[in-house]
Amino acid sequence: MHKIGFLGCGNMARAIIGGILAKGIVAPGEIIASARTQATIDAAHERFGIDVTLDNAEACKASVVFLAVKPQMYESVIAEAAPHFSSETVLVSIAPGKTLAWLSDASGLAKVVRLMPNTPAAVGEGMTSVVIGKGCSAEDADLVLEIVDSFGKSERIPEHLMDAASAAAGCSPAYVYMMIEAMADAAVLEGMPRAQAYRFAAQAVVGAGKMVLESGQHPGALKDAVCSPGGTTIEGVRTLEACGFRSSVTEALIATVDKARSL
Ligand SMILES: NC(=O)C1=CN([C@@H]2O[C@H](COP(=O)(O)OP(=O)(O)OC[C@H]3O[C@@H](n4cnc5c(N)ncnc54)[C@H](OP(=O)(O)O)[C@@H]3O)[C@@H](O)[C@H]2O)C=CC1
Ligand SMILES: O=C(O)[C@@H]1CCC=N1
Repeated sequence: MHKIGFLGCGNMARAIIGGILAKGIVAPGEIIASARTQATIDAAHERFGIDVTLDNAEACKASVVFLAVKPQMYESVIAEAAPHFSSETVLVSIAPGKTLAWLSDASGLAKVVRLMPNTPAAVGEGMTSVVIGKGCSAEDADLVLEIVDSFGKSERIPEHLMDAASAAAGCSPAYVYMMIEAMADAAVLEGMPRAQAYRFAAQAVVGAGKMVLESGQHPGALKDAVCSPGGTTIEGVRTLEACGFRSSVTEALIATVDKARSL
């Protein structure tokens, strides 16, 4: 029997599978993924060496089953899958908006888990929020956490914070990529080759993130330390404030929360 199944094998499932296999906590043959199209499952088999199928029922036989389809598909995919689960199946949702109570009702399963991962899981740098349902045993929880921790960091949070966690870590990589793109555009405008500009911008983001995590300093203090008096950086800070940079970021994240609550 497969240890981990994926219903859906798109961007997020592939990021998780890549992270899990890189850490080697399970062998490729212990993972099975289903999708809608032959092209997707062929590509996943070729890239990861995992078992693949167009039949969701096959992936439902795994011990831990990730629901990796869009939230709008959850209802129909769960209805199709439910007869093929066993009472011991641990069902893992990675979608915004779908509560543990909803998942349990829809699937008929007691063992349900909510995760909100992000695509940096693909390089082992994921940040995943975890809510373990009450029907899960300590062993179920350990197994899910072992899987999750193989592709990055994780924190267990109360369920009411899932939308906040989704905004801060699930969606936010998209906005960071946009910022990296914009930073690189400026460097290109000034004559730097494009590939080099991405390296500079991306490493600056990696370094700044690590400073927040490891220095123990407030982000505002770290910002102040970059701004030499009368220097160049403070001119950029002034410009960003005039453009509503911080408010734009906050509003964008709140928009994701509103959307999650509508799903
Ligand atoms: N992308 C991200 O950064 C994150 C995504 N998520 C969550 O992950 C989930 C998937 O999102 P994402 O990977 O981005 O979406 P994608 O569109 O990339 O992937 C969706 C996958 O679902 C498959 N699929 C569609 N219909 C069915 C079906 N009836 N049965 C089985 N598989 C089906 C598709 O198959 P095919 O390829 O053949 O069409 C595709 O492989 C969502 O719930 C999303 O909220 C969570 C955190 C971050
Ligand atoms: O866009 C989405 O809905 C998913 C959830 C978090 C990131 N991507």
